[in-house]
Amino acid sequence: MAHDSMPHYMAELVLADRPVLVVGGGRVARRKIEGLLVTGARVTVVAPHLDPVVAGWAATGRIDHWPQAFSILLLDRPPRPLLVFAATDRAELNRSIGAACRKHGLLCNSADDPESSGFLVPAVVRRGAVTVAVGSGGRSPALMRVLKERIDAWLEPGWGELAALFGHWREAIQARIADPEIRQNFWRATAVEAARDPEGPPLRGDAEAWFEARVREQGESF
Ligand SMILES: C[C@@]1(CC(=O)O)C2=NC(=C\c3[nH]c(c(CCC(=O)O)c3CC(=O)O)Cc3[nH]c(c(CC(=O)O)c3CCC(=O)O)/C=C3\N/C(=C\2)[C@@H](CCC(=O)O)[C@]3(C)CC(=O)O)/[C@H]1CCC(=O)O
Ligand SMILES: NC(=O)c1ccc[n+]([C@@H]2O[C@H](COP(=O)([O-])OP(=O)(O)OC[C@H]3O[C@@H](n4cnc5c(N)ncnc54)[C@H](O)[C@@H]3O)[C@@H](O)[C@H]2O)c1
Repeated sequence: MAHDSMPHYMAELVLADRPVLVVGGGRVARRKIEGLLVTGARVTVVAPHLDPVVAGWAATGRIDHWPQAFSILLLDRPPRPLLVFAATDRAELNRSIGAACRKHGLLCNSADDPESSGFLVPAVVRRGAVTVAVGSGGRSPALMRVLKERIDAWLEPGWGELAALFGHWREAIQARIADPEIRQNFWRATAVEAARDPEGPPLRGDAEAWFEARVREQGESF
């Protein structure tokens, strides 16, 4: 069975303080590193030459730089990476990095070879802690960029704040509504209510009163 006929598993990786190795330091590596830096990942770049922006990150200590050609031995050099990006301009090298990672049990993203990649990078839109990610299974990054821009133009800014507010209330609601099923119904109904206007009452008004009213209303209908 061809791998690319299988759907991919979308996940939110927690990369803070986790070592990530990026092989190649050009334009494409720069975009991947940009996405990694916001997560707090510990990025090491191995490449003989760096894009000027990547060189700036190395100079200021935001990333580590090993100024050399890739060698398989580097996969075992501390800090041993959790993930690897193969983003050199040499297709054969990217492929052999992918194969070595597979042997090492490491997930590798290959910038020019979706078929052999262990994971693909989606196009991402963020509103605070809320992330919308789109991927085409490697079929068309250009199309994913356009789709991302469309979502970005459409998605209300309030979603991030709303998620923060709901997150803040989780513990209190857990204490107030002991029954897990009733609690789940509460959160579902409350989310539907809030989503009617993501810039609306819970953010503009008194959030505490709003949640209290929801608990009362929902309590009656349970
Ligand atoms: C989403 C995004 C995330 C990111 O990289 O940050 C991303 N590529 C982006 C942009 C983009 N990349 C390319 C173009 C030029 C137009 C075009 O070729 O279509 C544009 C558009 C542009 O720049 O406008 C060229 C390209 N990309 C890949 C190949 C190799 C191949 O497909 O064989 C080639 C051909 C190179 C050549 O021909 O020389 C491969 C991959 N690119 C992926 C992700 C993965 C699949 C995601 C999916 O579709 O599921 C995958 C498989 C591996 C990976 O990199 O993870 C980012 C969105 C930008 C944004 O967010 O604004
Ligand atoms: N995935 C994507 O989104 C995407 C988009 C466009 C292009 N690409 C592909 O990505 C690849 C990289 O493109 P680019 O524009 O960043 O290239 P680039 O020329 O800007 O950078 C290439 C980098 O690879 C490094 N390199 C070369 N040989 C090396 C070695 N032996 N060991 C370690 N590093 C080495 C160079 O020093 C340089 O830093 C190309 O194959 C291109 O087809 C992917």
